[in-house]
Amino acid sequence: MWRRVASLSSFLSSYSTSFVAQTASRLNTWESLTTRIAQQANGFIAPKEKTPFITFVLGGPGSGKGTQCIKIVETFGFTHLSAGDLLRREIDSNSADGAMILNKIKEGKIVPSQLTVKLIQKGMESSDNDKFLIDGFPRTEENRVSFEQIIGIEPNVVLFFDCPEEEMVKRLLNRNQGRVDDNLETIKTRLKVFEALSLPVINYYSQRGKLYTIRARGTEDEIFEQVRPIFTAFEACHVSTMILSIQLC
Ligand SMILES: Nc1ncnc2c1ncn2[C@@H]1O[C@H](COP(=O)(O)OP(=O)(O)OP(=O)(O)O)[C@@H](O)[C@H]1O
Ligand SMILES: Nc1ccn([C@@H]2O[C@H](COP(=O)(O)O)[C@@H](O)[C@H]2O)c(=O)n1
Ligand SMILES: [Mg+2]
Repeated sequence: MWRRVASLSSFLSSYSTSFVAQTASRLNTWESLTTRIAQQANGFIAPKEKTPFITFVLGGPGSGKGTQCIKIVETFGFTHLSAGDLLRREIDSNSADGAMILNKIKEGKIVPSQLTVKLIQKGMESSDNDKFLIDGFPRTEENRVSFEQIIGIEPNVVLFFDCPEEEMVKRLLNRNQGRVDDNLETIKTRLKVFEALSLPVINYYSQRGKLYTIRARGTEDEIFEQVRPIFTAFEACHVSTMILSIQLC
């Protein structure tokens, strides 16, 4: 379960603007942090629940989000929750919302946020991990706000796979996974939805200094080499914090 007693990484994750600023902030707040660790160790402060490390993975249809998520999972041990996969599973399970979800996906439109967020929440709660890649979400401002209201946590990192439209279309038409939305008509709608509804969310996170833009053209491995340093840096920060915590005990 991700709702566990706090470790140091949980309250570190709440000091955030851009990654550089985050790192600097973490170093600058060392002193108050160490005081707090010492207090916690002495039982002065009741430990708070552990906040998971959340990465939102955004990008247009076919930009390679799912492909890169597999690599991030293999290398950094995240749990991958793809909003699209969760919705497709809901259709396959013959749930009451299945028909409505299928229609939305066929049309390339967005499913009501509450439903998607509840599926993500279930995925998080049934995992032992505390590091999540939430792929294809938030697709709209409504998605974003709904996540904040229901889950009550902000992402630590937002990845944006920035890929030219013609490349995305080519990839989708060659995907061959039998998806009902991999046809030219639906792809056109999905691209419009991306531009009108998803780009504002990407801009929102850019303004908050959380966005990491990846140039999503080239081989899968070349693209992953842009992703790797982002998580390596977070990992290094986490390890040094743990060392400090051990030294204080
Ligand atoms: N760098 C790449 N070069 C060429 N093809 C790629 C690359 N990355 C992914 N692909 C292929 O492009 C297709 C779409 O990739 P993927 O499913 O990862 O995209 P996505 O962003 O998750 O799309 P969607 O939003 O539709 O779920 C897949 O067939 C995948 O194998
Ligand atoms: N936040 C989301 C994510 C997805 N959908 C619907 O699922 C379709 C497929 O999503 P992929 O991420 O697998 O491409 C998408 O076109 C939407 O219809 C959604 O509604 N909300
Ligand atoms: Mg995908």
